[in-house]
Amino acid sequence: MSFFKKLKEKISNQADTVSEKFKEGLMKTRSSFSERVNDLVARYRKVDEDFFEELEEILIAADVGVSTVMELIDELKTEVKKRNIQDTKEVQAVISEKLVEIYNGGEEQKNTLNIQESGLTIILVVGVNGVGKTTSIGKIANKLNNEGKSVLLAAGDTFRAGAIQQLEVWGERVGVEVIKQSEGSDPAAVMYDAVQAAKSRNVDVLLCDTAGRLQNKVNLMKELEKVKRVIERELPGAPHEVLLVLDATTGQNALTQAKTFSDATNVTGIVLTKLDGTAKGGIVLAIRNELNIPVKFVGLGEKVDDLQEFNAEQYVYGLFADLVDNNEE
Ligand SMILES: Nc1nc2c(ncn2[C@@H]2O[C@H](COP(=O)(O)OP(=O)(O)OP(=O)(O)O)[C@@H](O)[C@H]2O)c(=O)[nH]1
Repeated sequence: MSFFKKLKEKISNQADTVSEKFKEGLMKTRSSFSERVNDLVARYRKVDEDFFEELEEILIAADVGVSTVMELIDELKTEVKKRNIQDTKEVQAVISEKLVEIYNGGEEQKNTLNIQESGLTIILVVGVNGVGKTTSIGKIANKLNNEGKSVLLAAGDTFRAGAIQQLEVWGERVGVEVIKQSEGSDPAAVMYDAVQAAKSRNVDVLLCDTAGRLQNKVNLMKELEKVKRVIERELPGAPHEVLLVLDATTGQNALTQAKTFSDATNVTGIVLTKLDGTAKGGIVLAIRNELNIPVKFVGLGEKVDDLQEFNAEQYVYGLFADLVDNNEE
């Protein structure tokens, strides 16, 4: 069975609406990256060095990241030799196959949130201002709520003017309460209050917003450490997740941010927003391969249900939807 057919079967286990979201959300990347690949395949009849060189350029332009591209090209060359592939069209399926493999790293990644089977789960959400942190918290709260979990939000960004109100707007929209103090107060004190409130109300998940100041790494580390310390003290084993929100439209800059935050705290998952707003959706692979942190959610639009759990097969489907849909062999 062809790889595309297998892929189609695999994604058909999930709702069609999920595939549609990935297809729509990755439209920009598909129409630049994937069309360039299609064009390349059409121009070259034989798989030779020039073909790989051009493919390398296309991948780098899609923000896949230089070292990931090198690895991918090497693997493609080996595979092409092994399977004795001459026709460039066949390479397209191998490229897709390798993209899924690179993401999954040989085994399927656990992209779901680490929610405790019983008792309170605390999720700390970090990231610089403007990346879509508040929006993502609102969307995750809504998703958990829809799954029947009780959720509480902690307004830990006491630094940015308007951040508390913005979180409250989301809280109202999705029917979730927000624990807050006044602007400028100590974020660790807000966290203390929030953990107490979550415990006494038997809440399932506490989602904590944090300030996203990055000008000074030492301050960022200190603040995150303090917030984490309070959470850990009030609930041993917590936080159960530290989600880093990155804006896909910032490209390689997002990678730099990820490195800084990883140095400051133990990031357990990435929320990659605004994937729909970039033609360089290859950044997903760079993040996965260069940082080895799973992308747990991707933002595929502004609507509340546009934040989707990341899935490598759905992602590759989004990249090559036309080919996958039209491949009936
Ligand atoms: N197209 C698109 N827009 C998004 C996505 N996620 C967030 N946005 C938009 O990005 C903008 C910024 O999001 P906010 O949530 O306000 O940013 P923020 O990170 O909370 O800002 P801080 O609170 O300063 O950290 C908003 O207009 C969101 O609607 C996404 O996945 N796709």
